[in-house]
Amino acid sequence: MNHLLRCPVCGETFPDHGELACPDGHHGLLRAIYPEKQLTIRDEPGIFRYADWLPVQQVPRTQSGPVTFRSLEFAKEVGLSNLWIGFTGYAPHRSAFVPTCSFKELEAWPTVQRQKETGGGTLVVASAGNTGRAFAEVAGTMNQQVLLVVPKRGLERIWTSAPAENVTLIAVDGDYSDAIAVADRICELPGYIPEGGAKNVARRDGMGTVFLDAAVTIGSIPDHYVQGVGSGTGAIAAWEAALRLIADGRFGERLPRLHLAQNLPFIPLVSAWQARRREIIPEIDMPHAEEAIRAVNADVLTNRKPPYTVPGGLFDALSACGGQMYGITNAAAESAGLLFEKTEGIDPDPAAAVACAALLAAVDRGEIGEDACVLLNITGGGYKAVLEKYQVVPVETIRPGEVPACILEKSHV
Ligand SMILES: Cc1ncc(COP(=O)(O)O)c(C=O)c1O
Repeated sequence: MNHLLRCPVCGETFPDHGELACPDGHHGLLRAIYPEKQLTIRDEPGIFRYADWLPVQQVPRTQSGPVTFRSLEFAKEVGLSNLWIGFTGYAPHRSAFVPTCSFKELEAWPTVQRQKETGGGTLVVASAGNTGRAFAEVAGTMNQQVLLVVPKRGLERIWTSAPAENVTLIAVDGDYSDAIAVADRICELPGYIPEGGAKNVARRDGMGTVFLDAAVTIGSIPDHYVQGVGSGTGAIAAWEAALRLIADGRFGERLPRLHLAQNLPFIPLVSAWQARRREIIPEIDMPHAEEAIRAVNADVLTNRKPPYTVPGGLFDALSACGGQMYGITNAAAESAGLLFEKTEGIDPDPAAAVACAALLAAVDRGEIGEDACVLLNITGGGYKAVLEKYQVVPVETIRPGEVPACILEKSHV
């Protein structure tokens, strides 16, 4: 590997052997340090155009990647003159060919490649649905063993565009946090490797390509960045990408202001940030969590243990740019999502619809001025178009009789 990893706490740098944490035990998100300070765009059809700033050596070929386009019709409805859409999903009219329809596929490509380059084993992924689908697709294409742990509510989202032989799917009772707990226990077994979530530099830098693609297309770092967040990893990734672009020297000197949204009534990040508190206090920030999670439409935005407090995490990202957070009702998200679909011809994921509503709220409250340069991250969408193109294949859940005894002991299948 040409890049290094740096611990945000002790500042030590070291070669990347697939670490998810500082070898000296410090608690913080490692960051990849790339030798190329200026970004050179490679001649690749998808995400690996940005391989200079991805923690991989080899570059698998894929069409999957982010696209950026200027919005005219939706922008007019919102009242903005310089609105750009960063889109990850399936929309041939925008040259967007991500078959699993969300930016989670941008995490999966470099994560699977880095895993192959640094050790192998079975990658264990806990998911509310979209991440699992992305990893199933990429693992199938790249011949990587993956074990997915998904709450029963998310099962119908686990499909691939072609049969995936090397994917094992376990369904658990409860929500995303319960899936994480089961996955953590399975990772205590030899040969099962945690993909690491926000701690994995490949996941963050993969998602950061949305921001890179936008800055390259626009020609500068946008003034504002808008996204629906669950863990906040995508937003941390945008912040880190902006820091690299500032160091590059050709895209401007100012961080974008982050405008991040969650789906009411489950809004722990909104609640903690509005109090400018570094800690999430469950009784204050997510009372009646289970009930609240059941009530949201965008359940991929429900994460009870987001990387918010950790050094290099979301609190630091919001603090660095004077960020803003929004709580969005199901009704507001639905109507903003329909407006986006009507004007841009792409059906957004419910999480992206939350971002559309947050943009409307930010403009309404005067947080974003009408001539500002704005990047709206449509983190998923194009499900209708993908179903016209592919006969998608549901991934079968493993039957209890087929679950290896060692896993059974560790899980609640
Ligand atoms: C479509 C979509 N948008 C947004 C998010 C939130 O991303 P993050 O957990 O990085 O905040 C997710 C998470 O799964 C997602 O699937």
